Amino acid sequence: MTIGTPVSTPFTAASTALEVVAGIDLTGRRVVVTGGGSGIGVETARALASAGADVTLAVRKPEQGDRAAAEIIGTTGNDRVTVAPLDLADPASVAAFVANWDGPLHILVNNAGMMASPEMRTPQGWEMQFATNHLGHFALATGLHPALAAAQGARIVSVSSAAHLRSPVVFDDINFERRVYEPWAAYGQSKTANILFAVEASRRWADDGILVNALHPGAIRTNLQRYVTEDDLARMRAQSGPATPSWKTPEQGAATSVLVATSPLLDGVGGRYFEDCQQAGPHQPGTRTGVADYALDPESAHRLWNLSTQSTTPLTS
Ligand SMILES: NC(=O)c1ccc[n+]([C@@H]2O[C@H](COP(=O)([O-])OP(=O)(O)OC[C@H]3O[C@@H](n4cnc5c(N)ncnc54)[C@H](O)[C@@H]3O)[C@@H](O)[C@H]2O)c1
Repeated sequence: MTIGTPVSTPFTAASTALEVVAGIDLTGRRVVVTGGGSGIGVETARALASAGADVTLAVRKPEQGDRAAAEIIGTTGNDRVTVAPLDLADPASVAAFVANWDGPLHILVNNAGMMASPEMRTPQGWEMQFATNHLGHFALATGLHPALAAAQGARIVSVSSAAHLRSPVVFDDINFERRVYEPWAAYGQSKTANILFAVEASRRWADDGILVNALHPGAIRTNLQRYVTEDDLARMRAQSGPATPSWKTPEQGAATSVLVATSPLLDGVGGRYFEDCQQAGPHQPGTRTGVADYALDPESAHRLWNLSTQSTTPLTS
């Protein structure tokens, strides 16, 4: 299922975030990048800062964020790069971030994520990757909704993954209480949730002028892979062919996020999934590209939204 006329851009898998943002002026625009202290997040923040935006790095590790901010300021000459604490797995931390935000927010990049973490549950009992990658970002975006609406023309970038192809959202067992815990299925489920969020938020918030799209950044060597074992790689080879993807640099990995955050080619476009700087087509079996039908399904998107609202009511009320 593809929604609307596919968007086509002049950029490719090899394009960098700085190439994508060239010629775009973000002066006066306020941006939040979650996980902006490392990996793709740093390069996303750097490109947006280089275009003149005021950028907040929302990070779990403040020292890492401070280092990244200083480095971005040094390379871009834009000193309006700041750091704020945010732990997406901790509802109180998300609520505090929202409470401290003042004024409009033009671009929210929901970039932070964890993959195949050995830590299985949050203290609230949620599966850790679903809680971090989806629920935390859901609470953040819904909490910041007034600020996004006030920006008149805001965008939300939902950084998903081709790993969404590993699992739909399993509504009757999100927390792996009735099946053996499989961290990769959990990661896939959380990344499908990132796409379903874009589908439903676009529908709900279109009248507020808020565009929400999801994307796969490509395969980039970052700290994200720290829990990938040789056993995991062997299993992946057995399941779906070569386990070694063609790697992008972090600068290339940030390009699709920056495109979705800023490109005028996406004006009026929401609820879609991009990869390699293009709108993705439907997934074809035997490949690792495209978007699964279940990730764009409006009914699932609606169901996930309701479930997420209930799970975070104390945060967003
Ligand atoms: N690297 C890849 O190959 C790849 C592929 C597909 C999708 N992605 C997605 O790209 C995004 C960025 O990943 P990356 O590759 O830059 O990895 P990374 O590990 O460098 O960055 C992830 C960031 O998320 C932060 N984070 C983790 N848990 C958090 C929490 N509870 N609260 C706040 N922040 C938290 C980390 O501190 C880190 O800064 C992730 O959403 C990931 O799923 C990456």
